[in-house]
Amino acid sequence: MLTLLSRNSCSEVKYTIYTISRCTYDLTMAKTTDYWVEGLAAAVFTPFDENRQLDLSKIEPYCDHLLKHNVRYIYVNGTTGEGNSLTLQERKMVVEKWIEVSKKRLSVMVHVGCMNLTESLELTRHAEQAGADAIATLPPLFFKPTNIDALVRYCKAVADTAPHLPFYYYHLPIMSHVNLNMEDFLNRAKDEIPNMAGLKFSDKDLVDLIGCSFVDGGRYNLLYGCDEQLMAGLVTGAHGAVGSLHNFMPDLYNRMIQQLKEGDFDSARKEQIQGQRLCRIVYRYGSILGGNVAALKAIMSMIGLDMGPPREPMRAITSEEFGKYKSEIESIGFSEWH
Ligand SMILES: CC(=O)N[C@@H]([C@@H](O)[C@H](O)[C@H](O)CO)[C@@H](O)CC(=O)C(=O)O
Repeated sequence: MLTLLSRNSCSEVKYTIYTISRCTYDLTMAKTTDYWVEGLAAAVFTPFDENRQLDLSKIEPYCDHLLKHNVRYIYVNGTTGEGNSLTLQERKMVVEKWIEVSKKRLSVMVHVGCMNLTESLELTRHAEQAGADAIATLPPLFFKPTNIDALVRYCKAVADTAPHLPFYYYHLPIMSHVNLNMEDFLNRAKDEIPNMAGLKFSDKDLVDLIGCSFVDGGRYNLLYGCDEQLMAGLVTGAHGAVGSLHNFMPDLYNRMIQQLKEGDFDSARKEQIQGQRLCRIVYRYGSILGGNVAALKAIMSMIGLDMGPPREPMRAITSEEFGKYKSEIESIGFSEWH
């Protein structure tokens, strides 16, 4: 309990009080429930060479960049990391490399979701052995859970495989097409999944998000994943953010979070609109390239970190497209505010 208090001592008073209440709530769970993400988590890209093969040598400078910009959490092998386009072996190698180079300076959350449970459990065991700090999973993407019971059973099977790791469910209905109510899910999961830590909530349904923030006295850590409206997510109950934009514009989002804490909503809105403007350009190029990750990866080159091309079915941006894309992004002031 003392550790928890000192860890939160720099945070706002409300978080400290909240943590005390979580400790009081269930001391026996301290090992798993004291994991708590506040602020930004970068959903990291997986770097490839020009042949779309892993290029792990790009991870160390990438890690240095995130640390330099005060990012302390990463989310590995998720959507941005093209996790579902990697083999199991590749996913393990990426996780090991991040853990090796970050030397505990970054907290590493690993996405372990696969099309089948057996492989998800293999990645879960691997994440635990490799020294990950937390795991998260998407639902299976072909035979999908069609009701809360099925989703809870599936998540429990994953979470029980690493009972000492905090477990997050990755709610991404726009891509998973599993669109179940998360407040109902948490209310069921609380009795079934002891190491349930929270949600990576990548949906615009803020009615559901605020509901989640009150489940079981507000004990679940909610990480918002729609960078274009992070401000709304934070006001509605999210404690932190997991997103792709936090790779290349963390300064802006960190400023916005600080402004919100100070109650300066006007300034925060002015930061948020920049993220929204950038996303509108990304979506346009993303639709040409077969997916937003292809367009987002290209922005990394603009800050001097080449992540290589995306894997199929996305395609790499051509140099002609890159030139136009870059000047559009520059025209909204990217180099001034990122
Ligand atoms: C659907 C999607 O990829 N969403 C992104 C956002 O960061 C997204 O790129 C951003 O909000 C722009 O739409 C993240 O939530 C994804 C993420 O965190 C991940 O890599 O798993």
